[in-house]
Amino acid sequence: MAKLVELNHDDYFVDQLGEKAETNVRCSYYPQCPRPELVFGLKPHCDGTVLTILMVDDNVGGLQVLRDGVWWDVPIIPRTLLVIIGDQTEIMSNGFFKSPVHRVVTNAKKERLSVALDYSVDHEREIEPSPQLINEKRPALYRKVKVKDYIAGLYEHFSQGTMVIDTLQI
Ligand SMILES: O=C(O)CCC(=O)C(=O)O
Ligand SMILES: [Fe+2]
Repeated sequence: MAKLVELNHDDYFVDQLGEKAETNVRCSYYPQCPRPELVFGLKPHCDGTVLTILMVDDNVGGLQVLRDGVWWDVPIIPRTLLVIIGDQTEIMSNGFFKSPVHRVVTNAKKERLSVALDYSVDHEREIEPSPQLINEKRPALYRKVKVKDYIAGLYEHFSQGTMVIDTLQI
């Protein structure tokens, strides 16, 4: 990833993780829902992580991603892991990598399972756009933030349906 944005340090993002980087697993069970038009499995959000690695159900779709105001179904590709870029990578890459807004819709006939493995920078560290990705043409898009504060904001914003990354925009 560092190579893609032409950072001269290949391990830049890995090195930002710090000694106490966190890994969390989230197993989600979405029961069948008689009124899918009324109930989300998981409401729209961005992952507040560096990366999320997602193992989605091979038989039931439901994950959707927002692009240009349109919700797109993420196709099921059996035995495939999906990588979702998280907010922490969007911030550190100064917006070169985007953390997509996504959601899960429910299914009237079938239940669904997913397992998400997410990686976060050490909560005691601060993150900010890499100085190498800031210049006159592209100034810093996000303010520096302590990861612990960012994560705390995530839950608050999720409950209100807003995006915490928007509060850091310069
Ligand atoms: O269940 C899914 O496919 C997505 C789960 C998800 O977005 C999450 O756990 O953050
Ligand atoms: Fe997510």
